[in-house]
Amino acid sequence: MKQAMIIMNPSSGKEEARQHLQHLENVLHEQQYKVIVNETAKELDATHFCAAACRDRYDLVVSIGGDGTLHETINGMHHQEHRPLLGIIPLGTVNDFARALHIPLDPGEAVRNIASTHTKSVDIGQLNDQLFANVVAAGSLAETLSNVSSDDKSKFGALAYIKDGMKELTSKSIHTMHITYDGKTWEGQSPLFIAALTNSVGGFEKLAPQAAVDDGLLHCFIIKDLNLVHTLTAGFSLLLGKLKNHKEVIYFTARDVKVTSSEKVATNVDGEEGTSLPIHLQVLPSHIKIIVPE
Ligand SMILES: Nc1ncnc2c1ncn2[C@@H]1O[C@H](COP(=O)(O)OP(=O)(O)OP(=O)(O)O)[C@@H](O)[C@H]1O
Repeated sequence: MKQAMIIMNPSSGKEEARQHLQHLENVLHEQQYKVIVNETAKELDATHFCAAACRDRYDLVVSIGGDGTLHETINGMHHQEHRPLLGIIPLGTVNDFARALHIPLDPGEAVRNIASTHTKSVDIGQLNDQLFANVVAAGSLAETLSNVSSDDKSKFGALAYIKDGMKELTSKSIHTMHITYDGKTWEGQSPLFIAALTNSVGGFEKLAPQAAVDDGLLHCFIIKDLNLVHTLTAGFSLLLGKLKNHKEVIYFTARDVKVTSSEKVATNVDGEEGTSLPIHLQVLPSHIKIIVPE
């Protein structure tokens, strides 16, 4: 019999994971899976559960939670010889990875989608010695992104980031960053560097409309020293999917990127606070297989 592990964060989003559990177990039983359920209680639980599923050669892991839970689950697959098929039930407020893969954002529909026979191998990012599913941001604005409240994300969606970002630019210093990518270099002041694997970042599905989940590339944006007016217009460019054309933005794609600074600069990794610079980013092409809609 096939083995499936459900990794469930009961605190994600509106705390509704448990309501969907029975339905999810039923769908998996119909697919002839033997199911075990692991509930997370704290940071890194999802990583440890998923690492155990890899070691025990599970066929499937289903992550039920927000982007933070998914990020931790994927990290359990790091350095593993066997990586199970991954199912995603998005319950967070942003759910970028699910958006990029067209996985239904309605949890009930996402549970039904677990019976889909379609899968897609997607690129995964490596940051120093951890993995990321979707995006890394660095700079003074990255710190703000980590602090956007769940309430604001629910109320304003992706615009919560612009609201807090504008506040931030009027109040905080901008750091000098040194960015090396595929043999080229850029050095200058920037409030925000973004490296995205998919088109959806912070709920903006048009940040990098050209990014495909399996193109083997990091889609990178260096936002140059912006004043408030530029921030506003960059915000509109972002909503229109044209951020890369904004005159205060440098856009490039790369497979290998290093970002350093002589100052202490924060990062945000898959929506959560990450390690400070320096960071070394690489792409692991088509690294994890995900269940996607038919
Ligand atoms: N039982 C728990 N109670 C509180 N926090 C938990 C629990 N289990 C795991 N966590 C932590 O909660 C973090 C955030 O979870 P997740 O991103 O899934 O939900 P969310 O914050 O509601 O979603 P979003 O980031 O989209 O708003 C995880 O990274 C994990 O470290």
